[in-house]
Amino acid sequence: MAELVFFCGTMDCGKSTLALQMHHNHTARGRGGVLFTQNDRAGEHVLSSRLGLSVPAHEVTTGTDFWAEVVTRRSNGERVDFLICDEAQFYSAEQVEQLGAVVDDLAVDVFAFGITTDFRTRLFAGSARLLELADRVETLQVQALCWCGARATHNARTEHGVMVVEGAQVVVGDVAVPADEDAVGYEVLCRRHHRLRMTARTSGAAALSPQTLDQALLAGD
Ligand SMILES: Nc1ncnc2c1ncn2[C@@H]1O[C@H](COP(=O)(O)OP(=O)(O)O)[C@@H](O)[C@H]1O
Ligand SMILES: Cc1cn([C@H]2C[C@H](O)[C@@H](COP(=O)(O)O)O2)c(=O)[nH]c1=O
Repeated sequence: MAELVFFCGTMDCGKSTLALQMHHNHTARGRGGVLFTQNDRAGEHVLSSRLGLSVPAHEVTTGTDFWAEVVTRRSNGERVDFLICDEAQFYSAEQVEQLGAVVDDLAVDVFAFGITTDFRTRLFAGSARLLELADRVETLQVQALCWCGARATHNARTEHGVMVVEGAQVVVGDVAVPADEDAVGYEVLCRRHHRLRMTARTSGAAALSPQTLDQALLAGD
């Protein structure tokens, strides 16, 4: 039975790496797969992992129809057994519904990867529909960590290292943007520090020695 699986987690927890690994493993066993992504940090038509691997991928746009994508490929003699769908939080609810139909009616496995919530802790449209429709939701095992050492569960948007709560939902960016750069950055935080809007920079953690940080962790600060 084909499946719609949603692999989710915070930014920087290894989703794109896993997407590339799954593509590699399934392809190595002779299955035909198609890679899709949208708004990858490395640019259009590419799926990139922070571990250094980048591969060409089909860019999802508002006009993408996944049903038509699979049917057209198969009509042209291409083997399509599975789809890898990275940055799936950016897909529309309708596109996620198409992915469900591709699984049910065309027996294609769909492996979708994405963050669930935005910098204001609200679900993205694509992620909301995936949570509603997926056969399985898998939270990535590799945990990104908050500056305090706790498991990071939320994505903060930063400007010069300071958390911001106003702005467009979609702004492509990366974690670990140096505080002296003007670019919008992101930082993963535990819920408590997201709620308190306390980033590594505003907490002063960036300046703490490892020993002091260990003591702060034990004290629950
Ligand atoms: N230099 C490095 N050495 C080892 N692992 C790294 C390195 N840089 C990044 N990583 C790993 O890559 C993960 C980010 O992978 P990536 O697939 O780009 O994340 P995501 O798609 O979830 O944003 C990090 O959590 C970390 O485990
Ligand atoms: C929280 C948040 C993130 N984004 C963007 C930033 C990145 O370009 C991607 C996430 O990519 P990753 O591979 O998971 O690191 O999403 C955004 O546009 N809006 C947000 O609120």
